[in-house]
Amino acid sequence: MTYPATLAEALIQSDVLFDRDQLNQAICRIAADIDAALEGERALYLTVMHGALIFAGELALEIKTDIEFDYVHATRYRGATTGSELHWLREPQCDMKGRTVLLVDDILDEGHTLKAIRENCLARGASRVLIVTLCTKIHDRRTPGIQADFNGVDLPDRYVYGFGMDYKEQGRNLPAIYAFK
Ligand SMILES: O=P(O)(O)OC[C@H]1O[C@H](OP(=O)(O)OP(=O)(O)O)[C@H](O)[C@@H]1O
Ligand code: HPA
Repeated sequence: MTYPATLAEALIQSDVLFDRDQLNQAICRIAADIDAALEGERALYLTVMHGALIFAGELALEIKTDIEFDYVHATRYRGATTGSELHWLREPQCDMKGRTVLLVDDILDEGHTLKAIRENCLARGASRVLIVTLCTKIHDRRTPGIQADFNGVDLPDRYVYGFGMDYKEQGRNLPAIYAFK
């Protein structure tokens, strides 16, 4: 398909898949599940910038267990609608040896991003890496061996944006998930 240049045109060609209330309900459910899984352990909460910014902030406010914050910046879409190789812009700074890492991202799509970051965390000595995503796209292009431990909502195989996710670096602060029709 031909994607338009502007967010205004994109919105005309899109519909809302999940609104803010639906996403907040999913976030509260994930937070309760994470609290149960941590059993009081203080985990490292590793946010993948930029897409996870909004989800990670909302989720952190719902998690009752104390967590330590760090972030990575790795990108392979760079404002495009298809991914290429992963570019690391910021590596984690915290010592993660022997610790549980909550690896928090907005979307699990083909899975290359989270697979690479999980491997990086394990190479740094993390004892376990729990993958936490707001949404997972359902298709058969997923790289083998990667799935979310905690996921908010499943998505059809359409380009999505909003709630942190970008359309050509636009629309990240829309309070819902939109998809092209
Ligand atoms: O499962 P994958 O196919 O690897 O795609 C998922 C990744 O793509 C997006 O990041 P992007 O590279 O667009 O960077 P951004 O977070 O700055 O938008 C998203 O935030 C995930 O990190
Ligand atoms: O559908 C998507 N939208 C926004 N960012 C993404 N990163 C991977 N897939 C997507």
